Amino acid sequence: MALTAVLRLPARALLRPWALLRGVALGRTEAAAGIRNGARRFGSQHVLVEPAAAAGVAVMKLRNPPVNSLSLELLTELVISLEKLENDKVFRGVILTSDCPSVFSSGLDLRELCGRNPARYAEFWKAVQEMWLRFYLSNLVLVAAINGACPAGGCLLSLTCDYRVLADNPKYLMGLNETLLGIVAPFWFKDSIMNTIGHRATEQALQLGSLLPPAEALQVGMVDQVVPEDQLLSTALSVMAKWLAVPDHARQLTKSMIRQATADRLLKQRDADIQNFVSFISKDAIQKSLQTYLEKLKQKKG
Ligand SMILES: CCCCCCCCCC/C=C\CC(=O)SCCNC(=O)CCNC(=O)[C@H](O)C(C)(C)COP(=O)(O)OP(=O)(O)OC[C@H]1O[C@@H](n2cnc3c(N)ncnc32)[C@H](O)[C@@H]1OP(=O)(O)O
Repeated sequence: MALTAVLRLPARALLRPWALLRGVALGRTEAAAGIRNGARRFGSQHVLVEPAAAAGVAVMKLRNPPVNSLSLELLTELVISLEKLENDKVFRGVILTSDCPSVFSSGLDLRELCGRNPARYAEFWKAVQEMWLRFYLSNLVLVAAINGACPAGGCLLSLTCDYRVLADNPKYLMGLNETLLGIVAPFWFKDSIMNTIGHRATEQALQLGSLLPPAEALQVGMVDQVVPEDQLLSTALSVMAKWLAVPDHARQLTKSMIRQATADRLLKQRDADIQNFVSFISKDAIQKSLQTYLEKLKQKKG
């Protein structure tokens, strides 16, 4: 960033050196535009973060076109962005949403699950674990504004949030559909959904790999609210206001009391979980099954 541009920055940006780094990552024009509007706006290649109209609230947008598949890069950038917000005492809540039309996130990037070597699989799985742990245990209030399809890993990401609002569109299917790909959702995916929708509903949803339309997702408790698409953000902001009316320390300790035991199950066996993943995903039968699924997805258009 040129010295003249630095000098034009407001004092509060200079007090936060990472705000300058964000500007570099965004490119000068976009960063400068954010500051000119009086709003600090930052991001990385795949995650855009901007302050919401409400004080203390940031909107975090996934932008890994075309379908926000969770690649190693996106997972890493999500964790870094959340950490930055947690370290910036200005922010108390985050609205998580998508910058890609019609898709919140298509789940784990299937290209990360196919044809890679064991070391890369291990690195990728560590990043999936890290994303889940950091978002699940975040001190901030996380509200998911789900503005598109939300299968598998995308659903998992939304389940880390404290509250989920889904836009009412029959194409916006949501759920953990791993079994339909011939793979098995690990225990912490299962714990996340079971803590949200309960034991019996999980038995069905997880074994059947159900992808639910909005009304059914609401009925089973996978989301807390379904609203018309044009009211998604305003609803998320209203929900956020209610959650932020509670003193942070009391809410944070309560959240941790409810969630820590679930996170600890993974924390106690992270390495074993990585080894399980690597040996499972490396099996010929699993690779074949994933390749076939990916090919079908690609042929869908033709
Ligand atoms: C014993 C226990 C041991 C434990 C072992 C653990 C095992 C592993 C557990 C793994 C856990 C989670 C797995 C996942 O998250 S896998 C991902 C599952 N995701 C899906 O099934 C969704 C697939 N995608 C779709 O259904 C659709 O794309 C969509 C999201 C509904 C969007 O539809 P669309 O019509 O708008 O777009 P479409 O034309 O389908 O796609 C555009 C291009 O994007 C490609 N693509 C789609 N999804 C993915 C993806 N997840 N990863 C990579 N690429 C994806 C698609 O192929 C198109 O590509 P192209 O343009 O044709 O080249």
